[in-house]
Amino acid sequence: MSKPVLSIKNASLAFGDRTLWSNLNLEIQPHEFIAVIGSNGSGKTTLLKAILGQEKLSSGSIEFLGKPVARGSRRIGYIPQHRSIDAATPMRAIDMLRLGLDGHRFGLPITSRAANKKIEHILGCVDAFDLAGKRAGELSGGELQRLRVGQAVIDEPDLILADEPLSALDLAQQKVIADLLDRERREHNSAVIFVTHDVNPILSMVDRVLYLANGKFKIGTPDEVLRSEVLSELYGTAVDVVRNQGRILVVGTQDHRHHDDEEWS
Ligand SMILES: Nc1ncnc2c1ncn2[C@@H]1O[C@H](COP(=O)(O)OP(=O)(O)OP(=O)(O)O)[C@@H](O)[C@H]1O
Repeated sequence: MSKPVLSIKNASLAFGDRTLWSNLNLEIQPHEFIAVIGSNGSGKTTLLKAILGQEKLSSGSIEFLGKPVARGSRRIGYIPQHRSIDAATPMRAIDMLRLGLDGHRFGLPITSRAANKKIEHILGCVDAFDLAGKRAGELSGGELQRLRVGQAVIDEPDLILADEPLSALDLAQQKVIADLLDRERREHNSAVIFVTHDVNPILSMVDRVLYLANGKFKIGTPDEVLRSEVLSELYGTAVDVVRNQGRILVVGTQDHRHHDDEEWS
């Protein structure tokens, strides 16, 4: 087995007397695709922030590429939870991608031919040639999200953290974003940690699920974790996991968003 990209050991995080998760142990290998699922407020975003070195653990440790995590690692690509952009911002789509290359540096932006080549390549990957000169505030939610993914992956990170990157997107755009991240990890061997409320759009890509609820968690393959008995135990109440035509529906919690056009026949 290769060296883990991320190594979380006995990690606990509490705010005041509220423990989000405790004794979390998780080693993530290059190329692994991990889905993080769980109730609102169960600590999914906080876990990503701890990995980014922005939130301090109450106990335990997190190592990225064998070193304790620290803020500002350029080897981690981060797609934060969806936020709208100020319509008046002068930043153009192409500037967003450039930021992914030199956002960690002070001083002059990179203008080398190599950087321009990378930007050109990523514009193609995220199907954004036509958007390059547009102001970020003019972009649709799906267009903006494609560029955010481009910004996060342009420097070929070893780890991609994606915080609900599919929220507010229609099914076609969800597939575009999920496929982009999957291609990125295949081409560059990046590991992916993908926070989501609905595992279905990424089910074919997911190697393991980390399911958080009620201060507890379960880790395993989707088949091991997404089961009625496992989730009922985690939630402490009856939860049904129903499978239909390769899709998974969790019934009995308020955690899973489904769209009307996803109704099962
Ligand atoms: N810095 C902080 N200080 C105190 N409480 C915090 C802090 N950051 C987050 N929390 C609380 O920790 C809990 C977990 O927040 P987090 O954003 O990680 O949840 P989440 O699982 O990502 O939720 P959602 O699915 O709603 O996005 C929430 O109750 C939140 O209010």
